[in-house]
Amino acid sequence: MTAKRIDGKAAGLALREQVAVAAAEFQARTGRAPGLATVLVGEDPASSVYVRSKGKATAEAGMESFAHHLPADTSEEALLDLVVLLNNDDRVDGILVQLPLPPHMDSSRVIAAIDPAKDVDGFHPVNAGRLATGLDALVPCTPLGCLHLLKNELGSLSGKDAVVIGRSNIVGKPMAMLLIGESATVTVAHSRTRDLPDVVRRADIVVAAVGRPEMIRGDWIKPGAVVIDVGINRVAAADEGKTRLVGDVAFGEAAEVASAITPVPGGVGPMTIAMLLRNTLVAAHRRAGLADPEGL
Ligand SMILES: NC(=O)C1=CN([C@@H]2O[C@H](COP(=O)(O)OP(=O)(O)OC[C@H]3O[C@@H](n4cnc5c(N)ncnc54)[C@H](OP(=O)(O)O)[C@@H]3O)[C@@H](O)[C@H]2O)C=CC1
Ligand SMILES: Nc1nc(=O)c2c([nH]1)NC[C@@H]1CN(c3ccc(C(=O)N[C@@H](CCC(=O)O)C(=O)O)cc3)C=[N+]21
Repeated sequence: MTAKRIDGKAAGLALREQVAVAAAEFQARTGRAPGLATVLVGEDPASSVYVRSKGKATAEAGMESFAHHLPADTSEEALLDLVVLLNNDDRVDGILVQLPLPPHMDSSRVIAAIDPAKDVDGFHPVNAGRLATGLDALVPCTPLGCLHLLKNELGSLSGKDAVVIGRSNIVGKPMAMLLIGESATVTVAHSRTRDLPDVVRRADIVVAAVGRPEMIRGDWIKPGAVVIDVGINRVAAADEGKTRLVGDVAFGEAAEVASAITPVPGGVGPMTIAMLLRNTLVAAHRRAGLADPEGL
């Protein structure tokens, strides 16, 4: 391996410590801690793990956590009622409705019901539009975490060739918007892209958000490129009956060619949680009429 392993766990912890300091200052000024409400519908095991770790990280940052768990057969109307209740609760600065929702629910309707000022996932069309037009927005946590790691690594991204693989509203599209904002030259690839390996070979920066285990091979990577692997894929481990997490990039191969690369786990995932706390802190400041916390 020649590439530097980008330590997202350490970067996430450092960010969480900064958020904790600023959250304590917010509490001293306003008399209350920033608050994050999470809503989990159903029993998906992976979702339950994520929501629990978000609750723990929230408390560790000195923020208030309001965890709501609804049964899988909850009606969409009942979920929308809860969202309205959280919109109107002054202790709640951030609302996160864990995705995916059960199939009988329309997630875009639910997202649209969240007060954009409390939309710490940055999924509401108002926030997506604000990001796309260069206004102050709440920006999706995962792309924001990727950008933080890229800037740590490269400083300026101006003029770099960036390829984002994936065009979801949650990762690929907002990632592309952020990279455009940093003056990178951005290509967005997806399942209809012709000759993906060749497209990726042009990139100084590769962000992979596909959801296909180890799809991106080492010989697709331009020597010296920085590779950010968003993929979280659970696959069978060598040990019978056990599973392990892998990214969308064949890590071992790519690490022979890249200058720096994020591992899975320990790369983008921990940054997502840190950015969720950061967004909650920012939302709290804006809702309280305070200037954005500095350096976050
Ligand atoms: N680390 C973290 O914090 C997070 C990790 N993730 C992970 O990131 C990955 C992507 O998530 P998400 O964006 O929500 O996924 P989606 O399934 O919504 O989007 C996947 C994208 O990949 C594209 N794609 C699928 N197959 C190919 C292919 N063969 N070649 C090129 N492009 C392809 C799809 O193209 P098309 O649009 O044409 O269908 C689509 O745009 C998942 O592994 C997910 O678990 C997600 C969120 C947070
Ligand atoms: N409304 C909503 N917002 C989200 O941000 C959201 C969501 N729904 N649904 C699911 C995806 C996925 N996601 C992850 C967060 C952290 C890790 C993470 O911390 N991963 C650890 C490993 C965790 C493990 O071991 O399972 C790591 O990569 O090191 C992963 C994935 C947020 N998502």
